[in-house]
Amino acid sequence: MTETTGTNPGILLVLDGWGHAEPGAGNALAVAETPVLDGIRTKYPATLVEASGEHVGLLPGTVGNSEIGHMVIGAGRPLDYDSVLVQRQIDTGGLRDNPRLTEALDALAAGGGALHLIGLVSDGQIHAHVDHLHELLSIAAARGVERVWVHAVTDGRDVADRTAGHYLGRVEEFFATTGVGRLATVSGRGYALDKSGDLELTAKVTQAVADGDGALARDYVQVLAGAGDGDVWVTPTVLTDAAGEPLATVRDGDAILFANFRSDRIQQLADDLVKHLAESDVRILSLTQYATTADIPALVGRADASGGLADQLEAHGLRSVRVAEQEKFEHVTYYLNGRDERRREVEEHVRITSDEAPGYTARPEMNLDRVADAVIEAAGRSDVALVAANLANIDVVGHTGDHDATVKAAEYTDGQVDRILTAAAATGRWVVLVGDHGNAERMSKPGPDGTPLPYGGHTTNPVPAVVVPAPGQVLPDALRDGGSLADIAPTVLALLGRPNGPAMTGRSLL
Ligand SMILES: O=C(O)[C@@H](CO)OP(=O)(O)O
Ligand SMILES: [Mn+2]
Ligand SMILES: [Mn+2]
Repeated sequence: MTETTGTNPGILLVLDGWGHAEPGAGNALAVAETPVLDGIRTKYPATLVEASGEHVGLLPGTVGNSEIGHMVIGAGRPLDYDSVLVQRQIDTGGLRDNPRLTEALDALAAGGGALHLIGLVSDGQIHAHVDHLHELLSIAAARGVERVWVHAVTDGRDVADRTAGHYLGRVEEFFATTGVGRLATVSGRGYALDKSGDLELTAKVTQAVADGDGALARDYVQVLAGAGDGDVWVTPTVLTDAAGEPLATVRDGDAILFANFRSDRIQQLADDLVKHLAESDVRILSLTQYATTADIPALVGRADASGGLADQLEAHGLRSVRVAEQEKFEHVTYYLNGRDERRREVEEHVRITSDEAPGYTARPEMNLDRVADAVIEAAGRSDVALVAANLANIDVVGHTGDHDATVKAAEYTDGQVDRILTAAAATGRWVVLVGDHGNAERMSKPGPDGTPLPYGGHTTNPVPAVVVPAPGQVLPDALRDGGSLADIAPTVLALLGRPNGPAMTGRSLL
């Protein structure tokens, strides 16, 4: 039996991509009619908290993202994110001397094997950074590896769409300056970074990379000329030599290195490639630690994220129910729990899936009604101290770069939040609402030549944080200013009448 104590139980709603900016061009959240979300920000204790850059453990000026956002919300402190740890290893020379890397490269140099680098090619800094590829190329060159193939994944989501040519051009420059490397395949992230479990998409990339099997093109310019659906959906394409034969396939004695630092989207491909190459003699490494089924050795370790909200709830025997759609399910479970795979006894996880094709612009409602249903059901249980849910629409639809669809997503979210707030009041629960990073409050951005382009990526804007009190619950009039996502777990624990975890440096906003 879990207890809910004399203090009120509650609900934590992470509104994905709910950033704050003044009304203006491209601010879909300001345009959307959201009386509930607007109303609670004036009626109840509210503030803005930082969700990007050094405030959460990213490099200064870096946009927030769901992984670090949910990790910091859970951990109650900023955490050095994997991108920062990689950069530190580059800056200190640690990566260059990394024994796993040098050993793999020396074996390639001695045996004539090729290195295959697979990664997202952009500087969006959510999943990868093209400069990390540069460093890996230069290390490979320095260790005498002669054949390095880059299997590029085009972005168009963390950076403006149709900028893949710019980034692939940069990669070609890296080949020239390091003296090593050549593009072998080009695939859109819609295929290579699928995380819906659609293995048919993944298989197209696996076959192109491993077997040189797929659409063919002479060079990336030809690939992009045919990319009618934008950078995300570039058909996995194999580049060919003068005779029209694939430039590269993965052979015995080769090595593969995944260069994305963020794991959640690349791991489906990583697992698929490991399986595909199970009978081959190919060494496989990743830049950071992935949560793959296969055990893939990593070059750079992770920050310790233990001692967060989940550990505190467990220590106090407080039951929580986590709810999210497929897209964000790991974020309210695995990442909120500090990347701890352990399923705690006091936790229940509800994953909302759907057979319908995503079609985010056509169906900006997604399956949020079912998320709300599950939240409301859990809220009605007296053994549940905390319901924690991710409402994904504002971010996921925002990523399409479609302003009008994003307005609809925000308006639909408003209605579902209203349902949840009504249920919270009926069940004596307070509700904390917070964004995990900005997105929909900025839907356009100047392109490389300065003209505004639709932008579906994240932002460095602060995010709203609001506490809607339980009926009769007395709270301060305002929330403390100057906070960050690191203060959310302490706030939740304070509302539950529990102390901070010893590892938390965040402070309650109350
Ligand atoms: O969809 C994703 O993978 C990223 C953007 O690349 O968004 P989020 O961090 O919100 O999951
Ligand atoms: Mn997010
Ligand atoms: Mn996002």
